[in-house]
Amino acid sequence: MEAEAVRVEVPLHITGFFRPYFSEDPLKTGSTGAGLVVIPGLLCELRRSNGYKLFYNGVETRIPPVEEIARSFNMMIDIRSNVPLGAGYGASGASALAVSLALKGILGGSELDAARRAHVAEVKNMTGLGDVTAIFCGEQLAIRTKPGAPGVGKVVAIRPSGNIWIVTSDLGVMSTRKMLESMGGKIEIYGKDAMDKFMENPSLESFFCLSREFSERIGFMRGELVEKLKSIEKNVIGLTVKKGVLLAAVDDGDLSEVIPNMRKIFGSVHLFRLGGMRRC
Ligand SMILES: Nc1ncnc2c1ncn2[C@@H]1O[C@H](COP(=O)(O)OP(=O)(O)O)[C@@H](O)[C@H]1O
Ligand SMILES: CC(C)(COP(=O)(O)O)[C@@H](O)C(=O)O
Repeated sequence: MEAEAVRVEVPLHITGFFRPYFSEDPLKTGSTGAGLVVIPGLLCELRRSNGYKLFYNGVETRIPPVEEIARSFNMMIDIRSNVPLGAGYGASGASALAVSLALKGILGGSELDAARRAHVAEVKNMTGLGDVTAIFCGEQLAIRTKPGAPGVGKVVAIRPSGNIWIVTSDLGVMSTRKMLESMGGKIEIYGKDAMDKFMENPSLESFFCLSREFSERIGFMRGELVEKLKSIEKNVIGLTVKKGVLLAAVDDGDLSEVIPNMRKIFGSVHLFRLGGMRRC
């Protein structure tokens, strides 16, 4: 590795609905479903050090899939992002992908090999199923039509028209493992239903409509939260909740109404554009 720092930036991915697929082969394990690939994502900087150390937004942190890839190297890894870990932005998958790509010079192989390494680390640690493939192979509204690692799974992308912003608020944190263990049965049934309906008429509008139905059915969105969302609903193209992320698609003309409203009700607001890497 060069003496200089290596920097890699990757988008984030927020799933709207998904259906898990498990196999003994981690490359075949993954999910189908649809999600938004958004920028700015996270920025990872790697530099030589006298041991393995990882900082997430300046705080020394453990991210198991990143450790899996990088712990045997004497590296200082500095990851910066506007979003928290564990909320549902696919930050673990994005971190693993960024670190794996940044280590490509040492580990060898192609970008696709690096992306597969990140997918396998995610699956082994149960921190994600489809995030790495959606980020690396997809863009914008990314539809995972076949589960699996980059190059094994398939991703189709839609580029919605219009001047659209993705606006999010952080509602809390839930680990992916806990979500899959406690809600796995419902996710399986309602994820399949959402995907089947979505493929009949895929669009940004139907993505939000079906994601919201999925979210209500599996229990991300309920009671008091549904009440709080009423004052935002009229100014958005669609909204849903994934784990601890409230996400809404907002037309440019409605942004000045929605941002202060979401900030007032939920405290935090992040602004994104649809983007992506589209590498396979
Ligand atoms: N403060 C933190 N909050 C949540 N997760 C954290 C934190 N610090 C480290 N982590 C690790 O980050 C990873 C988050 O992965 P995951 O639960 O899949 O969430 P996401 O990919 O949505 O950010 C987990 O491996 C978790 O152990
Ligand atoms: C939903 C999830 C299984 C986890 O996503 P996150 O909570 O962001 O780690 C994702 O990887 C997917 O397959 O869609």
